[in-house]
This record gives sequence, structure tokens and C-alpha cells, in this order.
Amino acid sequence: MTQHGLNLSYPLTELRIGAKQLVSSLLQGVNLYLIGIMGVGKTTVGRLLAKELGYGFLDTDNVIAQVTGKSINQLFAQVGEVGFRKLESDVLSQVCAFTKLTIATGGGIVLRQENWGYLHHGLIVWLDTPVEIIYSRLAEDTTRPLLQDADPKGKLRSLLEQRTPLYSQADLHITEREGDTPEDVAKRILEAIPSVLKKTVSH
Ligand SMILES: Nc1ncnc2c1ncn2[C@@H]1O[C@H](COP(=O)(O)OP(=O)(O)O)[C@@H](O)[C@H]1O
Ligand SMILES: O=C(O)C1=C[C@@H](OP(=O)(O)O)[C@@H](O)[C@H](O)C1
Ligand SMILES: [Mg+2]
Repeated sequence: MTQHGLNLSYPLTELRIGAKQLVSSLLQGVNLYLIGIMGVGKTTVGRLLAKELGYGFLDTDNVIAQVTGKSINQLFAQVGEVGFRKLESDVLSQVCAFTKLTIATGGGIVLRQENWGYLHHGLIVWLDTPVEIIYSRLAEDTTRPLLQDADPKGKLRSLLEQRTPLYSQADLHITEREGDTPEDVAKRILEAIPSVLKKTVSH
């Protein structure tokens, strides 16, 4: 974040205004990227955060589906995961040129090294939810091709294990607690952003 030259010497009077406005003014239009395994709520929470911050909202999966006119399942079937990952990087490389966006990414965006160059244009938030909770949310879901597996819970666990070192490179790590609503998670992110920005400048 320091490379963006954020001016964090905000006047004390700003502390009197609401948390949302404070976070907006601290961010100075810098994009928020939500990362994390499937089902943690990136799309749901991202939309709420954007509304709270007065930011635009984009979901890389939705952009890919709109641009290609195909569902994520169709793309995995037709161009494979490798083809999908190329589309994902293309979309990310384009959207990172804009500002004032909250961007929900697909859970595998962290896999390609080149994507990190784009993600680091903004503040990266890792949403982390216990596998049991994710599984209960996605048990009936048919839109995630990687979970069309004989053992979807095992697949989730192994994907999470493989990707945790990558998700850990986020600027902010938010662990969802049992019973947290999407609104609770959005609020926790908003509350945590000032501390992570301050931490960065004190290095
Ligand atoms: N905090 C939450 N509590 C309950 N359900 C949630 C929560 N966050 C997301 N969901 C639900 O879980 C499912 C997956 O959420 P989604 O936003 O699509 O996750 P992701 O984009 O990370 O894959 C959706 O049905 C959504 O409504
Ligand atoms: O984890 C992954 O590799 C994927 C996650 C999905 O997005 P969500 O994380 O929004 O479910 C979607 O991009 C695709 O099915 C692949
Ligand atoms: Mg999503």
C-alpha cells in the first residue's frame, strides 16, 4: 500500500464523522479486493462493502460470464481451468486500472503470480470462514465446477490447504465467526481498514 502514497495524516476532526466516511477518506479511491476460498462470501460481502463506501462493485466471475456469454460451468467444460484462468487474469488486468471499486474475485485468483501484480494495486482482504460453514452453504450449489467432486468437503479442505499460503499474502485477514451475517463481516472489514493502513505507514 505504501507505493500508492496514501496520505494518512487526516485531521482529527475527521474522527468525529462516521466510520464509513473515515474509511472512504483514508482509502482515497484505492480499490478493495476480496480474496478467499469459494463460499466465504466475497460476492455477497463485496456488494455490501461497495454500497457502504460509495464504491462501484465488480465480481470477476460475473464480468467473465458477461463478456463471454457463458456460465463458469460452461467455461470450465469448454476451455478448461487453464482457459478460465487466462480469462480471469485478462479481466483483472483491465479492472485494476479503475478506482473506487470493491472487487470480489474468484477463489482461485491467487494461483497465478501475475495476478498479484494487479491485486497489489489495491487493498487485499482475505475472507476466511471455517470449512464446515462453507460446506453447509455450498452443499446444494451446482455453480462451482471445482466442487463437482465425489468428496466436495475434502476438495474444499485440500484447496484451502493448498491456497492458504497465498491467501496469507493479503493486507488484511478477516476470520468469520459462527453466526456472522454478511453485514457483520462487512462492518468488521470497515473497522479493520484504518488499522491496517496505519500499520503500513509505521513500518
Ligand atoms: N456471512 C454469511 N452468512 C450466511 N450466508 C452467507 C454469508 N456470506 C455468504 N453467504 C451465502 O453463502 C453463499 C456463497 O456466498 P458468495 O458471496 O457467493 O461467496 P463467494 O463469492 O466467496 O464464493 C451465498 O448463498 C451467500 O448468500
Ligand atoms: O476457487 C476457485 O478456483 C473458483 C472459485 C469460483 O468463484 P467463488 O470463489 O466466487 O466461488 C469461480 O471463480 C470458479 O468456480 C473457480
Ligand atoms: Mg463469488
